Amino acid sequence: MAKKKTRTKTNTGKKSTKFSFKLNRQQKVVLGSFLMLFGLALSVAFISFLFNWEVDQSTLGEFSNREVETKNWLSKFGASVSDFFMYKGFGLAAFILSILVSYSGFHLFLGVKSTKLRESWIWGILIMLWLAIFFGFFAAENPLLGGRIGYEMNDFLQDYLGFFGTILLMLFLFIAYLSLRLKITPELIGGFVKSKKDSLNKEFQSNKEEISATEEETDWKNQVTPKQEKPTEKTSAEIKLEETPPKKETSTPSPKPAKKEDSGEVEMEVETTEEEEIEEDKISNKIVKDFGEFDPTLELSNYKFPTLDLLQEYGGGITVDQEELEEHKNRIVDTLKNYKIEIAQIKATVGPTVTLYEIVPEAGIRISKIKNLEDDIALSLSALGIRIIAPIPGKGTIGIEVPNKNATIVSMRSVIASPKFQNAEMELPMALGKTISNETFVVDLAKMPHMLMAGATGQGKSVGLNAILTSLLYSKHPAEVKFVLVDPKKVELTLFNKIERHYLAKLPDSGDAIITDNTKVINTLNSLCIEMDNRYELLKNAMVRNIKEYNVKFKARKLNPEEGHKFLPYIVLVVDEFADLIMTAGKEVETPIARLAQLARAIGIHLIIATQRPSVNVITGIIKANFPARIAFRVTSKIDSRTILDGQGADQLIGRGDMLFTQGNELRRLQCAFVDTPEVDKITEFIGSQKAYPEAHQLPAYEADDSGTGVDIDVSERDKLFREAAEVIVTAQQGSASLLQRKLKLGYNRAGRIIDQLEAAGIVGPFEGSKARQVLVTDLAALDQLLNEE
Ligand SMILES: Nc1ncnc2c1ncn2[C@@H]1O[C@H](COP(=O)(O)OP(=O)(O)OP(=O)(O)O)[C@@H](O)[C@H]1O
Repeated sequence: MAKKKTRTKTNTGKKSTKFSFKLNRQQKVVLGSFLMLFGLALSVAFISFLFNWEVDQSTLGEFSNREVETKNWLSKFGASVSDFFMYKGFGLAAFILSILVSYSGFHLFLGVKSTKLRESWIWGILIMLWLAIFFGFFAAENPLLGGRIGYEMNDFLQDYLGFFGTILLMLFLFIAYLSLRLKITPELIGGFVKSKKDSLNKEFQSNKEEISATEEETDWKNQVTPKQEKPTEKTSAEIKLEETPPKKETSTPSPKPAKKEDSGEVEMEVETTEEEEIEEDKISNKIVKDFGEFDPTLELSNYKFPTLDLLQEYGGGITVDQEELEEHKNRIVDTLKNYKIEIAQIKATVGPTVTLYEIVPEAGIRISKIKNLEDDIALSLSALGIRIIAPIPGKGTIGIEVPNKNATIVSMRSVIASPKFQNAEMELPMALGKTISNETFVVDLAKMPHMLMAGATGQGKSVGLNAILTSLLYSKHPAEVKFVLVDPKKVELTLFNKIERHYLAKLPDSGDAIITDNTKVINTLNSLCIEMDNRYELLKNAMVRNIKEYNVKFKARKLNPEEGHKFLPYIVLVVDEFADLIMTAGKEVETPIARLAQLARAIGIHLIIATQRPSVNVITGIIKANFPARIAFRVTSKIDSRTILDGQGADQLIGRGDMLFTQGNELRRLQCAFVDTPEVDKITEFIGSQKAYPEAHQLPAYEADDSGTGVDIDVSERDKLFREAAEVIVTAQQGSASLLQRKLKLGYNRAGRIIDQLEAAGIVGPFEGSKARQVLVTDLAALDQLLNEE
């Protein structure tokens, strides 16, 4: 038997691999349909053979004689094949063969992979043999049941195992089949029986209830309509009631409790949430499929970015003056030798404005010793702007930066054209200039997230700001970034007026977009704070953490514009002279600036603040703490350098765009890219002449509380610092706005407003020209009384 098993196994195996790998699809369809129909024909022949086998028995030898008729539905072919497979073969079990043939045909026809097919054949043939042997026991009653093979094999087994032994063997094979093939175990049977029992009990119980309910109902009906003779209807009602409830019962409890008892798990809620997410995605995917991703640049789709030829090329690249290098090297080595510092190695890197000499001192030399020689080296080289970096971070060397005799201008054109800028994958790329090793230096403003810039007059701040703005104009579409420009000097940024309707943002109904007036600055800053709050609300509703994620989600049409969602451009606030602002408006400017600096990074508002005077009363602690990125052009004192950079260095720069940049870590010396006013003019002209938005980007309206100077000011409209101000005035007995400005660190406007309110409250007298107002309350106790009586 074992031999037979393996033989059949390999045969079928070969068959299936042949079919599945060597036939093309069409051939498979043909062969598949043939096998399906052939299997069907076998079944028909076998069924017919069951009834006619005795009659057709005599005709079998006369296959070639056409005169002889057979009763089989498939005539001679059917009779012969059936005789072969059933009578001489496996008896009733031959049906399995026909089923296997049809099944294989079905597989081929549909092109289904045939891994399971081979298994089916193996198990099918085993069952066939088992059945044939089993029916072999009844060969005496009907030889067709087990066929000749079945009978012979049964006989064979009985010769060796006896009748009882054969039955035991058959039983064993049956159990093995149940366990291996159908995976039926005693536990499974036990569980099934138990659940069946339970469900039957429940069914029985509910049927009982239903029946009693129907009996009651029908009794009641009979009472209400006693005349209706409804014996048949009553039974039909009963039948209905009996039939439907069990259905309900079986549909809910019967299959599930069986499972519950096995596993005890319920997993309904998880599925529902998943479905919802998919639905949402589907909708947005569908919109994206129909209309494509949202394109914020669509409104100005023909917008052309400024071209490179608008920028000027300044001279060639860096020229290396060998003589100068040699001379500097010798002087450095000699100076150090004078102080008994031996050098093991020296290397020069020529940058646009300075050359970096990297020296490796002999072993045992203290670094601080070289650092202390800064002035001596400067003296021996007779050059300004020498900076010693000891050691150079990340390298085991000491750097001495010596200015070149002939500085090279780093043109904006060269940095914009550089692959570093062109390929920068940044949100707000800024090409600041070139490093000492002549590499273009590009940073992302969005990552900074705010920048402070300081430098004495004429050292290159305005050029630096222009370089930053130019970088953004060359890399960002008008839909992606908006500038809020504050220019108290009134001249530096006016050129950008031309691009008002492309790139600038302003308050509604506020004339010029470039802000030169200090009161307007306060309103704009407060408006930006409102914008910030609005944006945070949008981000919260969209369940994202920052503007980048928000815009990605919006572009993928996952946010509904009807719910207030819109594409959010970055907003860059540039203040050209911060010192001036702080001096005139004080806290009124500092507070919103600090608030924006603290919170605005996630929602895409970035600040760039420049100042001539980096003193501590301009760059206060709170401002400094929130501006991690700093640019220092040359400043006049070490103190200023320390204020802006938290260290020395800015006072040793050589000016004209020579700068130090830090982002909270190491200092980098850069040569700022130079962009001249005519170039900026050309760029803004180029952009300004193109189709623009109907108006500048509108910031939210801010209601400033400059409610006039009328004497009848409402108590509820008083300034928050009103009481404090009154106390200051009464204590000093001097009714002047400048006193309030100084004591309470207020801007002029606010102090003036408070004075008006004090006048309205009867604390100070009316305006008296250049003289301070008269104070009408003599002391704090009187003030208290006055204010409490109100
Ligand atoms: N990167 C640079 N490369 C070459 N020259 C520069 C560079 N930056 C500035 N300069 C020179 O320095 C001059 C003054 O620069 P800029 O107007 O930017 O100074 P500033 O710091 O803005 O001065 P102020 O504060 O008075 O406005 C420029 O006209 C230019 O000649």
